[in-house]
Amino acid sequence: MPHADTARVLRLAAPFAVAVAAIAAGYGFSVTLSGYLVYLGISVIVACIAILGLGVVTGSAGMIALCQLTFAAVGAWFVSGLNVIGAPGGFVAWLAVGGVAAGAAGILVGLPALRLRGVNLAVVTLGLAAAADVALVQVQFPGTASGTFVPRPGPFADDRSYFVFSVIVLVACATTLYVLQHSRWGSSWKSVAFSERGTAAAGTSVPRSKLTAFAVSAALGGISGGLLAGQVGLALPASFTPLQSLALYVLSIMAGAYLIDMALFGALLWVAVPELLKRWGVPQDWGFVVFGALGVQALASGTNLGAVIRTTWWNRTAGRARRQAATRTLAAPVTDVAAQPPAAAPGGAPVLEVSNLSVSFGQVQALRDVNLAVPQNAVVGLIGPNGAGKSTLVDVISGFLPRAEGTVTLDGTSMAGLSPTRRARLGLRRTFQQDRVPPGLTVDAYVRFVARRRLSHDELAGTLEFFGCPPPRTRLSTVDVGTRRIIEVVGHLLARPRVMLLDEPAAGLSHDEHIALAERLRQVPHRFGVSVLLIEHDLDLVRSVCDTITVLDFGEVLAAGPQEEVLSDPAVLKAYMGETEML
Ligand SMILES: Nc1ncnc2c1ncn2[C@@H]1O[C@H](COP(=O)(O)OP(=O)(O)OP(=O)(O)O)[C@@H](O)[C@H]1O
Repeated sequence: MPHADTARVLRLAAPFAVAVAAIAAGYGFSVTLSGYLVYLGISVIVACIAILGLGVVTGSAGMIALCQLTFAAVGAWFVSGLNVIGAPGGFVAWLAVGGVAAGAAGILVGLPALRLRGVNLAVVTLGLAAAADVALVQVQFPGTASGTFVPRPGPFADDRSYFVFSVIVLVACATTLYVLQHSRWGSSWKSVAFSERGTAAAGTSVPRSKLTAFAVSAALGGISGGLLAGQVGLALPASFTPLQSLALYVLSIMAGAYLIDMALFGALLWVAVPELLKRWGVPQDWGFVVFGALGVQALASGTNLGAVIRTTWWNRTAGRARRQAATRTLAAPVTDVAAQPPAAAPGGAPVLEVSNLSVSFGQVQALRDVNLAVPQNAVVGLIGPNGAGKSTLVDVISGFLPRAEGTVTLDGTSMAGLSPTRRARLGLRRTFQQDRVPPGLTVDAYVRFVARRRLSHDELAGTLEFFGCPPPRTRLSTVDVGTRRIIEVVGHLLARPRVMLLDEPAAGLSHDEHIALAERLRQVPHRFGVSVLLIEHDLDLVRSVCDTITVLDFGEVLAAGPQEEVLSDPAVLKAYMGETEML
């Protein structure tokens, strides 16, 4: 087997090997630890599953959710209720039902998150936790009044074997989560946390990304609650208070709970801190103060323990990788990799057509009656002084600014009323002036996420090499912003769109990198069969790439046509370069 294939198989097998090792270690602990420590171990696992869920919604998707133990209560409630009514399937089936029910509750709670952010979302979720707490105290869990205990699953009735059962549940949850984190869902969570616009531009639904994060997070919460019901027999509202939800959130932030091992570390703290306080004769409620202090430290430093450990590790290994790949940079000469059959010469019916576009922001008329066409396989330049309306035009074309007059058509089809996500899926892609590339992903995961189609390793690696980008396994957090923006271009090009709108792709690049980028962009229609609208300030770049140019000034088209004609137009020189340059 070739070396690369062996490495890939090992990478794929590693999580499953870790899962088997974890179950073996769990069994080892169950037979060697004291009975008391085994019982505490079950509590650690219950907390770990809840924190893993928090890691999805807060750590990966970047939303504040302060009601994780409410979802745990939903899981515990279903397990208790199904036990009371004697539902078939036994504990394992009830646990699964509890997880699904909590996941559904998570979607309901996630709906406000589609509109709310930050503090507002925190208030809503904490309010929900408080309301659920009051309701639980009133109605109590099923079986409380009659003293109907939840039976543990048959072969796992005593604490030691229930600990092993809990380890198996944790391993199943963690493995599923690992697979999800490395799927499109996982990429969409990290992308939406970093930039909702960047996510929509990649053709991924922002609402769906947020709701899947809430659903998975809440389902894990529900499973942890169901497991707790099996541990204690009779679940009590005191285990699911808003204050505990808040403390669990703080702990997950502090530990970096989107990382599976750090969720386990957070859970160890969750159980060990109150336990140690009890042993030292200090009231256990002081544990919340300890968690609060750790959370303040994490929020103030803007990082978390897991990230610090990982970054230190990656910096060491990335340093090595950088030295190895020192010859591959954006300024490197263009290599002839992954050559495509040449596309037809520019011309024919326009792929993208903009007619009579007008936009105003209050008194400011950002665009007035703008007309523009991008022919098939052409690179059209769009230039103009600061504030001329270039970004506004890109926003309107890509659907991010819906309140505009006029029409935008792609291959003759009107884009009216279509969201940015829909336009991206139809083949109208754009990049941004600002960095919208989520640093939490690898180059490989990001490019595949943006491309939205199956890519062979050769196609992906070859295109990255063509653009002088780092190799696929590089972490984006170790890549500078200028290079990240070129990787963004690569991702969108590999989606094989009809048109690419490139909003100042050369910003942040050196002179040599500008020249190399120009050479690559010239080849884009030929190699990828994609038409390009290039928005740039750098006239040298535009001159060397674009055959035709449109000039905007004060929101109006000042000139449009072949490059030489437009760039020698006195009105353009006056508006764009300043009068002194005409002299
Ligand atoms: N959200 C907004 N609210 C109010 N005015 C806006 C808004 N966005 C843009 N404008 C105004 O619209 C005009 C066009 O701005 P736009 O950002 O499109 O120009 P630009 O050509 O892209 O500039 P730059 O080259 O600096 O990016 C400017 O006068 C700007 O102040």
